[in-house]
Amino acid sequence: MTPHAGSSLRSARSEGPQPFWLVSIDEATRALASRREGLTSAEAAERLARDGPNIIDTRRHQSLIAKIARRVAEPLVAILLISAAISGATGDWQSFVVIALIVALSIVLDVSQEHKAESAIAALQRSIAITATVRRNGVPVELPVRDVVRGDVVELRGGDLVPADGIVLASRGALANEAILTGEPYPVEKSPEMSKSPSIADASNALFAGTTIVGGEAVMMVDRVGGKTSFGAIAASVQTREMPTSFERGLHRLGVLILRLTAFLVLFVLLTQLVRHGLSLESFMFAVALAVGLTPELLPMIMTVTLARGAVRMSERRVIVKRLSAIHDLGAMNVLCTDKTGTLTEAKIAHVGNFDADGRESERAAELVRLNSRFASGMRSNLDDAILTVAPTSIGGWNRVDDAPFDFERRRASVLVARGDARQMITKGAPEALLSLCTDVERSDGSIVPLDNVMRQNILKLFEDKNREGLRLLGVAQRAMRTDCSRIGPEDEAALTFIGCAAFLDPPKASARNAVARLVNAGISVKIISGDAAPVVSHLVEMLGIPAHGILTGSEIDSLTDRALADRAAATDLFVRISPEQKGRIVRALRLSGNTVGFLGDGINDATAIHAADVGLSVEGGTDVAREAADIILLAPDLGVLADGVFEGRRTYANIMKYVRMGTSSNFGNMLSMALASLALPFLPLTPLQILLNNLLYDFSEIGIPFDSADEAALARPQAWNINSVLGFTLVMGPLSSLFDLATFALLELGFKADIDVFRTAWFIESIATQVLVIFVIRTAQRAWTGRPNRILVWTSLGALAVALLVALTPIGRFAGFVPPPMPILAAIAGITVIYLAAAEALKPLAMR
Ligand SMILES: Nc1ncnc2c1ncn2[C@@H]1O[C@H](COP(=O)(O)OP(=O)(O)OP(=O)(O)O)[C@@H](O)[C@H]1O
Ligand SMILES: [Mg+2]
Repeated sequence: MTPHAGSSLRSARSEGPQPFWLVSIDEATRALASRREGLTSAEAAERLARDGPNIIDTRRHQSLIAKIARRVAEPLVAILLISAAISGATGDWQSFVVIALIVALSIVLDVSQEHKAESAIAALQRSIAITATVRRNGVPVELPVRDVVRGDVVELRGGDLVPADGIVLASRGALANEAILTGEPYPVEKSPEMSKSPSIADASNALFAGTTIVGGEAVMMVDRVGGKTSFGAIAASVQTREMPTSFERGLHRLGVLILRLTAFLVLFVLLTQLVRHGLSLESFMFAVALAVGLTPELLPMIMTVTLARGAVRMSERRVIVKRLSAIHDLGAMNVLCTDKTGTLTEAKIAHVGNFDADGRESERAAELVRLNSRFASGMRSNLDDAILTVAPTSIGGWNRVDDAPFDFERRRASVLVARGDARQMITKGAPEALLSLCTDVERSDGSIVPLDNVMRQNILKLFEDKNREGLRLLGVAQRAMRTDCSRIGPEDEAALTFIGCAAFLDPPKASARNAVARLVNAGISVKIISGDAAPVVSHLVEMLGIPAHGILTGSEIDSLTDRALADRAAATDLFVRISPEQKGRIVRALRLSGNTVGFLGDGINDATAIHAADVGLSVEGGTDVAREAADIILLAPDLGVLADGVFEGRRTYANIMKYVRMGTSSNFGNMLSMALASLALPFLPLTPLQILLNNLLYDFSEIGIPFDSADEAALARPQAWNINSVLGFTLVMGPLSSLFDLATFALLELGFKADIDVFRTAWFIESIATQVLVIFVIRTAQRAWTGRPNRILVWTSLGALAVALLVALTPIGRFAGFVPPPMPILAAIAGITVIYLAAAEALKPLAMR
């Protein structure tokens, strides 16, 4: 369950549980039998056992037995078993037992594979579970969110996800985004002051599970967990389904298509039987067995297994998939947007100096920057961390009075500080924008002069020169405030006196150049979307030797319509001074022009874009918000890791296409043949039991597909789902396999005049041999003999064939009515199979076009 699925929940929103926030902190603490220092481990363990884990489980977890039961109860299987039992009761019990056994084997094969896949996925997801900082035994510890219990005291800061519902014990400018519950897109401030309103929207002293802290810090005491939270109540009342991706929709459509065809053909078979022989239990069972064998009910399992296998392989390359179908999207991605810090740079930011308006080294600028960082509540960025590690903060007798926290639209933060009677506001932020708020300048000699146009130009030039050296800058300015001033807001950021800048270095990441080249070679265009200034980004790109064309700034983007932006964005590789909303807009614009877009980012400011992308990507060390919004998490912030993941994604997709091709061509061909045969023959071409056996062996032969390698060509370009190519393939290969089936019929009936049992045995062998062996033809678009199939695939395929031959040609097969055909027939079948494979190989280029 992901909180952002909540946008679809809003409409179904009920008033939710009783408001728990209409109490004082003392009352709540008493009621929850807790304290400010939090619970002890023993208390927490007891509560965890009592209330259960803090999870909102909307997906029903099915036990193994339930899964098996569900499959046995599937209408087709049930009908088949019942009719077999009836026929058993009137004749031989043997065939009922064998049918039941084969059905059981198929189900075990299906369920065990799916179960294994699901546990592998669950293990992966646990490895990237989001944690919360909880006070236990008086000290803050990191715990998985599921272990949070009532009465726990949780510490939260900007970027964190609120793990449960609770009341605010303390706040330093905490801002929460509660859009998921209230629909209100702007963050709301949280404080411990008791609220009087029972409405969630006005509960300023409460924090809610699934919402995010976008700035500031808060301490909360948990009052509700899991399904009892407001979010849980909503989630439980609505079936939450994420929007299916184009890939899932495509597969679903294909499934429906096959299902319709099957239904049509099975009815056709039934009808012809009815007309020709009157309806017998056996021909009814034949039709049902045919339906069981041909329905794509295995498709979902196969997808899960193949995708899970891909996910496990990707995890070995340090890419963790949260949403399985994102594997396909990753393989189909042709545009990657990334932020700068951490992916293209080392994110080892160093505060390397400070200068004033004249470009001279300035201790005064350093001091003000430090004061601002020290006292600013709200989000602390890595720039702040760099500032505060250089020198232990000497606060010089200044005290914090108030502040206007940082946000990504303003790109600055202000603090109001006091010393004695003096009050001043210190503002630091993106320098060009800051300068435009300034009316005066403090020179090196301490004099303050009005900021005229010439000086403004000179200072802007100074910024640009420093930026070009690769320095990131934060400007700092100051304003004297009235003695009685006790609150400030963004509106006070005007008529400032410019003091200077702090300069930072964030070394470029050496591996980035190579990684970008690999992505570009793989057909992915890489775009950099940064909140930073143009020269910094250009300089970095030059340093790394990344080819990049075009540059757009946030303010330019604001004046473009969505359509115009889509056009411009396609030709632009660098986006600078971009706000979080604009990041999302760029991603949507790129998608609008038909691209499959990935976005990689780690900050609060990236979450919107991560969510808007086809493939949301974040990194292990990113903020909760970014990781929660992402579909895929990189365990290392490195584009090289991503490139590895892309290739695995494409390989997985290529293997899924092998199933789809196998299923649609040979299965489809088979159906057609069966239908035609039952029209032409005076007897059933296969017994129901033989059909099921055929189906089981065929399923088994496919187990090896997820392990197979993919063509170089399939890895080299983005691979997107395309139903037309699937249909085209089916229309060529399906009739081809039918043609050979019919040739077999004709040969057996007219040429050899085989009796019923020999006919069936021979056809069983032909059917299995052609169906199974054709994988070696269609697994690659190249000539079949150029690449080497994976060993496991060879084993499962040849193994299935060997078992089929064993059953058909030895006395073992008597239970299923097999009678070994004479040598000439076997030779003829071998010949037909070889010619079929050769024909498939010859027609493959046409079918795969
Ligand atoms: N703590 C801060 N105080 C004041 N201003 C800040 C602070 N942190 C960032 N800024 C300003 O906001 C701008 C945007 O922030 P930031 O660089 O984190 O955005 P971003 O889009 O994540 O960039 P990147 O591509 O480098 O990851 C910065 O360039 C800087 O000017
Ligand atoms: Mg960033």
